[in-house]
Amino acid sequence: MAVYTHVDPDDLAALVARYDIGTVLSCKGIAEGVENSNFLLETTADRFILTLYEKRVSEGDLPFFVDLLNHLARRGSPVPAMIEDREGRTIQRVSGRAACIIQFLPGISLTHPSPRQCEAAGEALGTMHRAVADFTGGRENSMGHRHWRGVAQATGNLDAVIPGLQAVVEDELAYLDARWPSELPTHVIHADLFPDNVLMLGDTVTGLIDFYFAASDFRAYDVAVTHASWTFSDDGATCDTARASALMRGYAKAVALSEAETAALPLLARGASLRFLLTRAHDWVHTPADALVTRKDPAPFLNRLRRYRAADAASLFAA
Ligand SMILES: Nc1ncnc2c1ncn2[C@@H]1O[C@H](COP(=O)(O)OP(=O)(O)O)[C@@H](O)[C@H]1O
Ligand SMILES: N[C@@H](CCOP(=O)(O)O)C(=O)O
Repeated sequence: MAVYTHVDPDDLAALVARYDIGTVLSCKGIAEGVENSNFLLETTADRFILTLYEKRVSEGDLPFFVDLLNHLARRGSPVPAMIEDREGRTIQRVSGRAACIIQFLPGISLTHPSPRQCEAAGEALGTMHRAVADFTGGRENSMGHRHWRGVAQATGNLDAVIPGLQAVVEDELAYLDARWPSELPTHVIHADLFPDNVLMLGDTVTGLIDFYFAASDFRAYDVAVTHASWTFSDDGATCDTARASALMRGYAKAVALSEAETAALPLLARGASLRFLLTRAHDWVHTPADALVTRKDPAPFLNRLRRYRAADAASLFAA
């Protein structure tokens, strides 16, 4: 359960009183997620998500996320609205944290998506990329390639997380530093479109959520993150090629990647695997003992990294 910060009932009532959303009926911590504190807030009017922003989200970036979600909603993307209070404010302070009340979207996060659901997710990613292409805002990717070494250093002894990890990470950082592209098509990307950030009913995408890593980066890197998170076995050792080709087919319905982007996908997927391996390793060591959160296992992303390093990795991206 991701609840790092608790909300006093009186503070909650005072917060909700600033909005035209009725009065509080209940507010329960949400089991999923690791980054922020999330609550399912039920009022006499409707249900909402209350998010208190924690560790990796800077308060100064929140206006960017609000603008991005407004832009995507105007373009018809299924993203949640940040609810405005009576004075037009979306960003509040609760229990010493920046906080927002967010529209609740229907749908379920999948744990084992079918090829058809991967295709729908790929198409939703591509459609979102088309919608964001004329968004004028931008944000440096604070979890992008240039920051991975810092995450590794801040973790401490990587070998204490997985024996031998230090050497693998140093080797991979050197490899990626020498080859990371500089010229691929770039716009704001989601950068964390894991299955738990896509809500679905059957084979239909009903919501894209959790844009708090959204930043300016290669659109093909977003494809690589989505590929890495949607198409592997739980242990990360095996890529399901039916799911992978369905994902790529779905994306291609909306966006045609260039030859250079397609050629870069195995490298970008190595980077994506390293990014989540490192942040998970960091959180494995540094998550506060009293936080109500289930830490995510870094090992499946080491296995993905190994798979993307293999000589035939390009074949995993065939549509
Ligand atoms: N707008 C929303 N509508 C419905 N459920 C949501 C919404 N936002 C978040 N959730 C639920 O809360 C969970 C955690 O949210 P998420 O933003 O992924 O948290 P974190 O940023 O901490 O990882 C999601 O997996 C989903 O179940
Ligand atoms: N998706 C990342 C961690 C970020 O958590 P999320 O719940 O916000 O997606 C991972 O799985 O490591």
